[in-house]
Parts: sequence; C-alpha cells; structure tokens
Amino acid sequence: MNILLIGYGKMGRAIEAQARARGHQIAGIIDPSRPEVSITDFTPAQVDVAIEFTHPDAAFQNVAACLRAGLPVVCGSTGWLHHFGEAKALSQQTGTPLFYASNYSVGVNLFFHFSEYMAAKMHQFGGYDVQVREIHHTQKVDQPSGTALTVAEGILRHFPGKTTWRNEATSEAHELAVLSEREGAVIGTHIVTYSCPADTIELKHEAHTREGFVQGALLAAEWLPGRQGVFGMNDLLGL
Ligand SMILES: NC(=O)C1=CN([C@@H]2O[C@H](COP(=O)(O)OP(=O)(O)OC[C@H]3O[C@@H](n4cnc5c(N)ncnc54)[C@H](OP(=O)(O)O)[C@@H]3O)[C@@H](O)[C@H]2O)C=CC1
Ligand SMILES: O=C(O)C1=N[C@H](C(=O)O)C[C@H](O)C1
Repeated sequence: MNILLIGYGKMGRAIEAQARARGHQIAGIIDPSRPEVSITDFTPAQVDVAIEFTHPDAAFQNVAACLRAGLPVVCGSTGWLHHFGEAKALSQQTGTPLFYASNYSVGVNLFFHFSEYMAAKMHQFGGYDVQVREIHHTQKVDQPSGTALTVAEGILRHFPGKTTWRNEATSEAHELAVLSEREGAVIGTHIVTYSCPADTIELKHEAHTREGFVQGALLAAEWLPGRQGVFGMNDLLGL
C-alpha cells in the first residue's frame, strides 16, 4: 500500500517504521518541517490511504483536504471533534472514507466496552460514585485526552446518575469528574474508579509503549481503502 503520512512526530515516525516493516511504501510526508510538500500534491493514483496524527488545531483541515482530494484518511489526532459533524458531511459529499478513533489500541477498545458494562452494573446496584483519571506525558496539548472523553461518554450513556462531565474535581453529584494529570513521558494511562464508603473498584489501562496505537492505526489503514462512509474501531474489530 502507498501511505501518505500527515504529521511526522512521535506517532508519524513510529507508524513509518512499522509500515515499512509490513511492506508498505511511504508516498509522502506532510509536516511543518517539510513546508514544500502539501496534501494537494497527491492524488488517489499515488496514495491508497493517508494517516493523520498531528495537532488538535490542524487535524480537521488535514482531514478535509484529504477528503476533498479523494484520499481515504485514518485520523488519530485528538481534540478536534467539535468539527466531526463537518468531516462526516464532507466524507459523504466526496464519497471518500474517513476512519477516526480516539485510541487505536485494541486493549483500550476492549477497556471501553468493559467500562460501559461496568457502568451499567454499578448503576444497577447503586451506592457508588464514579470518576475518570487520565495521565499523559507533559508534551500533550489537549485535555481531557480523547480516550478519557470516549470513556466518559460511555459512562454517561450507562450510568444515569451522571448527566455531564467536568474536567476537574466536582461536588455536584450529577457531574462526572474527568481528571487530567501531565507527568514525565507517560504514554497514556486511564483509570475508572467506583467508590463507596465500603470499598473501591477500579478499571485501569496503561499503555507501556506506542506500539498498540501504531498497530491499530495500520490495521485501520489496511482495512479502509475501497469502503465508503465514516468508521471507527468497533467496525474494524467487530466489537
Ligand atoms: N488515536 C490514538 O490512538 C492516538 C492519538 N494521538 C494523538 O495524535 C496526535 C499526535 O500525537 P504525537 O505524534 O504524539 O504528537 P507529536 O507532537 O509528537 O507530533 C505531531 C506532529 O505533527 C506536526 N504537525 C503540526 N501541525 C501540522 C500540520 N498542520 N500538518 C502536518 N503536521 C503537523 C508537528 O509538527 P511541529 O512539532 O513542528 O508542530 C509534529 O511533527 C495528538 O493529537 C495525540 O493526542 C497520539 C497517540 C495515539
Ligand atoms: O497524546 C497522546 O500521546 C495520546 N493521545 C490519545 C488521547 O488523547 O487519548 C491516545 C493516547 O492516550 C495517547
């Protein structure tokens, strides 16, 4: 497959190495360090799929440019979902597929499901309060993490005592606290905690390396070309 890499930071570089190891070619690299190259230089004849891991402020423009150019795009950037409706509409108008996941790791996508199941059960038995905590490296620019937002939305769907989330501690019983910590080079840790005076139950996912994100993004990139629509990890993994 010919892959256009958009963003050549921690994720872009790790994806390049793994893509080459799987026998794919890198058709081009779009990054501020290479201002002479732009997405509009590429056509569907040259690129089977674009993989976008950049920045919350850049992601939508990049996704939109790919869709307009007819390039299927797998996007992992977080913090741009206020534009997701526009991206979906553009995918429909152009007939070009879009894949988005707040987290490409298979483990995290299982964690999302366990968290929803847990929320429903904890609600059924009552008495517990719940909070979400995410810990990431100090270079991360958005908070809460995209993964924590997906977890929070899942809890809100299954735990009716919580009707909204807040990115800080809260004394409002109906608000789900989603706490963000930035520490050293932590790759990504997410913890859901249910507590009551008698006990505490936690569900935790801790990424040890970025390999899980990279493998998932490449699986999505290998799966997407030839499809039409907007997809996520549930479609890819059949969850
Ligand atoms: N969905 C998932 O599974 C995962 C998502 N992420 C998300 O992916 C994004 C990138 O993460 P990461 O690689 O760690 O971040 P990095 O900061 O290491 O890399 C981002 C790269 O994108 C470049 N960039 C910035 N603006 C543009 C633009 N307009 N066009 C092209 N490239 C641009 C940056 O250049 P410069 O430094 O010069 O600005 C940098 O080289 C983040 O939003 C992060 O939250 C990360 C890991 C997993
Ligand atoms: O910025 C990161 O590094 C990560 N971002 C994603 C997020 O915001 O959830 C996924 C992963 O946790 C790493």
